[in-house]
Formats: sequence, structure tokens, C-alpha cells
Amino acid sequence: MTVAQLPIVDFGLFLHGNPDQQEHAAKKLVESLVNHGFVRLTNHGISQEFVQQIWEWDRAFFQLPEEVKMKIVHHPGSDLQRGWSRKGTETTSRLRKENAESSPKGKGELLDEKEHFDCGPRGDTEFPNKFPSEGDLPGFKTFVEQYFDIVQHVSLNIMRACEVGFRMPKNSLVDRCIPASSELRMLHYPPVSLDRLQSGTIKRAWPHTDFGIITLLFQDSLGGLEFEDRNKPFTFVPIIPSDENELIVNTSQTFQRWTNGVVKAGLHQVNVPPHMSSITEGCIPERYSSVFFLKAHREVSVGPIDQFVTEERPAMYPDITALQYQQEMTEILY
Ligand SMILES: O=C(O)CCC(=O)C(=O)O
Ligand SMILES: [Fe+2]
Repeated sequence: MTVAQLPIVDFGLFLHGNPDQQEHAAKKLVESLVNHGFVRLTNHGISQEFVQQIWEWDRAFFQLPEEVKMKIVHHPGSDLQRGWSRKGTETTSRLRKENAESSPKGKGELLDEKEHFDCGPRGDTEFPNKFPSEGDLPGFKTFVEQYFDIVQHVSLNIMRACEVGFRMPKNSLVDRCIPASSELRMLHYPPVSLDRLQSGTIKRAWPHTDFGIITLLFQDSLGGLEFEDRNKPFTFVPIIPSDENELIVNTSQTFQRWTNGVVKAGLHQVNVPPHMSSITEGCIPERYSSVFFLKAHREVSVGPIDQFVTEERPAMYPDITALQYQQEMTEILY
């Protein structure tokens, strides 16, 4: 498996093509999600100009002084993530036992070298969003709320393509995502010395799978995101950005559960950028990325959907609500 083989789907054909083109694009998308847990999309409906604005706001937020970010700090526990999570709080290594097995003995917990900002849907009363005040970062809240709406809309179009690709009744996936319960995240990976990374206890993000249905991701031109080569389990292949407008999509745990294991969640990590992998000393520069976790509506079950349960393939997952599942997983992370 080489990098070039991670399929790229022209999503414009699904959005605007004739029925044959739509069917073809949907099948190619689903095939890649089933085979790799990942796909790359072009013509997804988010403009290059908008993606540039994501980077501007991403930088502006993380450049705020620590005491300003502290005003909206996220408190560890099972509550959904809101506001600023400082370096060392979210610990992806806890999600897979293979991480602990690979850790150098006696050196403490495996930590993520990253900070992030998370928010949920506009006006969420159960888990209110935490934005910097207008005085601290004017315009940020307005931009992020608009970004959330745009990317939720794109995600639902991807769900529509999955319905076509799996021959599911129209809206059977989309209806499970309304009202919106997704989460939007902006990430900053500070510069880090190779010494620290080589200690074996630090990574930008440890191998993990996400909890929602699918994750949509933009990464800056530095790169570093890697997906599992399923021919060699727990080994990883870099996704080299073709341009910053390329949308990377990966499958997550809720999709695996709904499809009773037919779609497996895409395992991924964030590593040293591919063009720097042979460097042995010095620092790797900071990196920005932004991800959108498309989530099921909180009251919807994340147990298998009937279509995927058969006598030969009995239900592999229990019927719990999306919120229960999310809270169980968040508690492990923090
Ligand atoms: O920054 C990235 O490329 C990946 C981030 C990620 O995997 C996550 O936040 O779940
Ligand atoms: Fe992830």
C-alpha cells in the first residue's frame, strides 16, 4: 500500500452529476471507507478561501495569551469537550492497548503534544459552548458558528452518498444526525524537538480512532497525519497533502457500530511530517489542523442498524444512546 493509492473522489460528481455519476462517486467513496477507513475528497463544497480563513482563525486563537485561553478551559471528566484543552489533557494513547504495550517502561504516561479548541452546535444548552469574549477575540465566535454549519452540511451530503453506496433508504443516516450534535475542533501542535519525540513517551497524537460517525479533516501544508495500512496492522502511512483544500474523511466508531462492523473505524496518528522523517536532530515546526466530528443525535442508538444484522452476522454492539457512548469514551480520554 503506497500513499498514492488512497483514493481521491471528485465529490462534485455526487453533488452535481447525473444519476450515473452520482452512483459512481458514492460507490467509490463507500469502497474506500470500507477498505481503508479513509478517503480524500475534492470539490466538496468548501472553498479554498474559506479553508484559508480556518488557518487564520486557528492561529489567532492559539496565539492568545494563556490567561485568556484559561478563561474558557475545558474541565476533564465525561462532559463533552468545550473550549480550550491545554497540552497534556487529552490523552489519545489510552484508547488503544497497543500504545501502552509499546511504551518505554517506567517513563510515565504517553502524552499528546497538542492543544485544541472544541465546540458543539450553536446554542447547545446541555453542554454550552465556551468562546473567547468579543473583547478577547472579536469575530471568532461568528466565524466558528458559520464554519460548524457549513461542515455539518457537507457531512450530511457525505451521509447521503453513503446511503446510496450502501443501498440504504433515503435519509436513513441523515435523520440520525438531526438535530446536530457534532463537534468542531481546531488544533495546534507546538514546535517540538526530535529529542522529545524520540523519548518514546510523546507523540503529536497516538494511534486512535474517533468516536463519531465520520471525521472531516483539513491539515496545513506541513502534514503529519498517518492512517493504518490494513495489510500490516498497526503500521502507518502518511497522507501527503496535495493541497490545503483537500478534505480528508475517516470513518469513526459510531459508523462501525451502526454497520455492525462492516465499516471499520479508521485508525490514525499524527507523526513527524513525511519530508522530515530522516532528520535526527532539531525541531519540527508547529502544525495546524482542524477536524469536524460528525456525531449522531444524542438520543439516537449507536447499536447496529437492522439492515446490517443477519443470522450470520448477529449484533456485535449494544443499543446505547450516542450521548452515553460519547460520555463513556470522553471519560477515558481525559
Ligand atoms: O491533527 C490531525 O491531523 C488529527 C487530529 C485527530 O486525529 C483528532 O483530533 O482526533
Ligand atoms: Fe482523530
